[in-house]
Amino acid sequence: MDNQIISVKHVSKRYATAPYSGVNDISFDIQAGQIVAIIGESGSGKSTLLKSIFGLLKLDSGEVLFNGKRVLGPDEQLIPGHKEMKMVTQDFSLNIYAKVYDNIASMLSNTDISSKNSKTVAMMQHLHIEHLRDKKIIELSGGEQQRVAIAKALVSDTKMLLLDEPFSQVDALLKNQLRADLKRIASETGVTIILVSHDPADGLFLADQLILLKDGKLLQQGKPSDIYNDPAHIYTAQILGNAVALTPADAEKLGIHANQQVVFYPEWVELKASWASRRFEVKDVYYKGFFEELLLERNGVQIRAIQLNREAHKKNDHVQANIGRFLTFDVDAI
Ligand SMILES: Nc1ncnc2c1ncn2[C@@H]1O[C@H](COP(=O)(O)OP(=O)(O)OP(=O)(O)O)[C@@H](O)[C@H]1O
Repeated sequence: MDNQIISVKHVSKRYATAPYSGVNDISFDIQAGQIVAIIGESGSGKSTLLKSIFGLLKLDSGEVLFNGKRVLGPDEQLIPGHKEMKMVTQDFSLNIYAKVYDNIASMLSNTDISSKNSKTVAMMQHLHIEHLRDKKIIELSGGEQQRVAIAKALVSDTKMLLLDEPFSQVDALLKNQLRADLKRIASETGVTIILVSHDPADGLFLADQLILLKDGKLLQQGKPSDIYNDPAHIYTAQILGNAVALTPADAEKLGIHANQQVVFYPEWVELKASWASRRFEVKDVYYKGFFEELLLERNGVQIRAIQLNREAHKKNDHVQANIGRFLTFDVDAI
């Protein structure tokens, strides 16, 4: 494609200490200006992949191209990492005794002081940290430090930002704000962002492209809505949407005749009063804020459903549930 900024080609990296660790034969492309989220459980290889893209690891095989040129490994250059990319790791790499303003401004040259000042101030405004300008890093919360680290990475007209667990230090409210800020900054500045997260919601909310890793392998990639609605694996549906998976025998007990595994998201289950033949007992109710998740059981088979109208059905009630839509997978599919 024309606007391709990164091309990951058959990248494999195994760690000597653990023969099955690292990443295995990963390939994908990233278009300039995209936000890409690398999602997966702990140990699935997310950080390894991010470090490989940045040039911090000596690859076993494969290569990463940045604007068509191979990214050099740590053994091929004096300072590991790529000059045109910025990586924000979980330790932020800030000067903790210096002020917020000085940390960010330190990335810019002194040849034009007034431009240095205006760029630093603009970036602090982008990240909502102007009010912290004269505070030392050591005086900031983890979430505030995270914003400073992102501002510092972006201020020198960075084209490519790599973020390792950017929301790990922030509470739910700030997390939503920071996600929205990153989305806005990407669209305003055209910066390409690759972020690594163990929380699929980050990818679903933010990303133009999701890369889902499992055990070091790329399981599925694509637009979040495409992957969510048409998961290629049961695991994908489970990790993205907490899907219910039933064996053919269990599905049969609920009146679904399929010789395959039956998979559905809790929100695909319709709760209504009219289907007399679909009686389930409410075994438990999980409070989720603006909605509830119901654990339902019928003929010894448990499923989950979403209840927006809170407390409409309570524990031990009997409800009519219809699995309005479901996907089927081969019996041995993962
Ligand atoms: N330097 C290393 N030496 C040996 N094994 C490593 C090293 N770094 C990572 N690993 C192993 O490689 C696998 C992938 O690790 P990686 O850090 O890439 O996963 P991750 O998905 O980022 O995990 P987390 O979400 O917990 O950070 C894990 O099994 C890990 O233990």
